[in-house]
Amino acid sequence: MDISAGWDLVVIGSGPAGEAAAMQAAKEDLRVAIVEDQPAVGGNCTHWGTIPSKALRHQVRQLVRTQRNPLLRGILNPREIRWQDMIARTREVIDSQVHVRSGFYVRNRVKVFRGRGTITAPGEVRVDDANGRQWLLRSRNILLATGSRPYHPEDVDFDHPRVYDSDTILDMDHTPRHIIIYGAGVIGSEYACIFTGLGVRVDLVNSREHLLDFLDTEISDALSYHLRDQGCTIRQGEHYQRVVADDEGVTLELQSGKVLRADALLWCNGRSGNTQGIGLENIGLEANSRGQLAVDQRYQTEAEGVYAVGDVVGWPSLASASYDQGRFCAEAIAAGPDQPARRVTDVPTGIYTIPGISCVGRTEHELTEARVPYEVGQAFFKNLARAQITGEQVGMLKILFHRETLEVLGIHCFGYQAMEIIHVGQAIMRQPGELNTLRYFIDTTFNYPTMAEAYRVAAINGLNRIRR
Ligand SMILES: Cc1cc2nc3c(=O)[nH]c(=O)nc-3n(C[C@H](O)[C@H](O)[C@H](O)COP(=O)(O)OP(=O)(O)OC[C@H]3O[C@@H](n4cnc5c(N)ncnc54)[C@H](O)[C@@H]3O)c2cc1C
Ligand SMILES: NC(=O)c1ccc[n+]([C@@H]2O[C@H](COP(=O)([O-])OP(=O)(O)OC[C@H]3O[C@@H](n4cnc5c(N)ncnc54)[C@H](O)[C@@H]3O)[C@@H](O)[C@H]2O)c1
Repeated sequence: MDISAGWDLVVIGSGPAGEAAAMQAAKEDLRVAIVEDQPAVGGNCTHWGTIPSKALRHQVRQLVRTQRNPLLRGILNPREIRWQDMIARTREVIDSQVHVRSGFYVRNRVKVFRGRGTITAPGEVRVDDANGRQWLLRSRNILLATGSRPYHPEDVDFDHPRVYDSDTILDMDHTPRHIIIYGAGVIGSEYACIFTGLGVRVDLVNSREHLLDFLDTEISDALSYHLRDQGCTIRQGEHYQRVVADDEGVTLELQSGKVLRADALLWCNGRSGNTQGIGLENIGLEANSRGQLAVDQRYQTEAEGVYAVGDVVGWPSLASASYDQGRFCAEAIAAGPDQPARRVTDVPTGIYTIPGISCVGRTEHELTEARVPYEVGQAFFKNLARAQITGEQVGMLKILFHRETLEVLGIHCFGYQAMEIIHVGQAIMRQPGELNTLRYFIDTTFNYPTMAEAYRVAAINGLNRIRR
């Protein structure tokens, strides 16, 4: 075994959390090594999660737009598009990401060890590569950024070629005519839009009564409407009893007695933290039932000098937040134990359904519960010039603000560019004191015609309501 000592930080996992931590630590002049089990850096985010699902969604959205464009309609039948071809294009995006990200390590002199990392003792990580080579890394600090994987209940046979999760769906070698998606969380809803857009019949099974019930109710209802409108059957409040897969298809038996049958099943019901077999027992740590680790305000676990960020610590389990957690944790390590760490709060939601959804701040339901006197300002995309020009007329922007102070309390948006334009409102919401005001949107001249104009329209709409 080769021994490599003198590291200030050894990071395990090169997803958004590990990469950002490694880069920040290198900028702080720490000696940093990163350990990655996969042949290429980028994490599950790049290879199986965020990047492939967004690349697939983009292709489908272009198809849907083509179908809606009176000049192009009928030229292309979405059913002629093969899943394998969409995956091939997706792999190009993944490769470009890997290329860019690999360069970060070279330029910042962060040593990448390819292999599986295991903590063997405080301050020690053993790396085992696929060829049986071993290294022992000695470091002042260890950061666990091992991410998460799809949760697999024991009674579902994921080895069957017709039963997929969000990782293995990328290896599907045919286009199914009918797919059941079990789990209508963010992943299930996004894939339901991808498959319905391709003309595949979709049964989306939701264990709750409403789709994405953490969202603004109007927006969750709108998503249900649009999914159904695109041909998806949503089955709410259903739980599986049994999954039976055979050579011809998959049968999903539900506790309600319903029986669904399709060519394939995509299981999207939750994720578990990657904490198995990484040597937690050697430093006295234990993960919770979902494989996640508890950390303190400085992202430190209960073991001194061992930190954790990203999906492996649970909420919010987003690539966006993982990058920031990684950076903030590395800053804290470099600053020393007496310095507080920056925390990730107020994370916006960006859901890449078709239409897309994005929100930040509180919902109407939360404000009503908290008895905050708020008012609503709304802009409907169908009335905006930019939306009419682009033909993207589905959607709305809703600003929730305090009736007396005009403080912006929440922004909820769905439709074209929702995930981008949310940041305009988010920037105002982050302003201190009286600078967070609805007035900003009527006192500032925006480009025209743009989707951002929705802020002015919504702000005027809201002010008119309180003047009445
Ligand atoms: C289908 C899907 C779509 C998503 N879409 C979005 C989105 O649109 N926006 C968003 O913000 N988030 C999205 N997410 C969530 C996002 O992908 C995760 O929050 C993010 O990947 C977490 O980053 P991470 O760095 O914690 O870990 P990961 O990206 O999970 O990476 C962890 C890395 O650690 C490595 N590793 C694990 N154990 C070891 C070990 N012992 N030794 C060496 N290496 C190890 C793994 O190989 C992996 O490369 C999506 C997730 C999925 C599944
Ligand atoms: N656009 C985006 O931001 C985006 C897109 C896709 C996924 N993601 C992230 O990926 C994560 C997973 O999404 P999802 O749709 O699979 O699931 P989810 O987190 O919405 O959960 C679906 C259901 O599975 C249950 N569950 C979750 N983990 C479990 C576990 N380990 N054991 C048992 N039950 C469990 C949950 O309670 C829930 O009822 C989410 O945290 C989400 O934020 C984000």
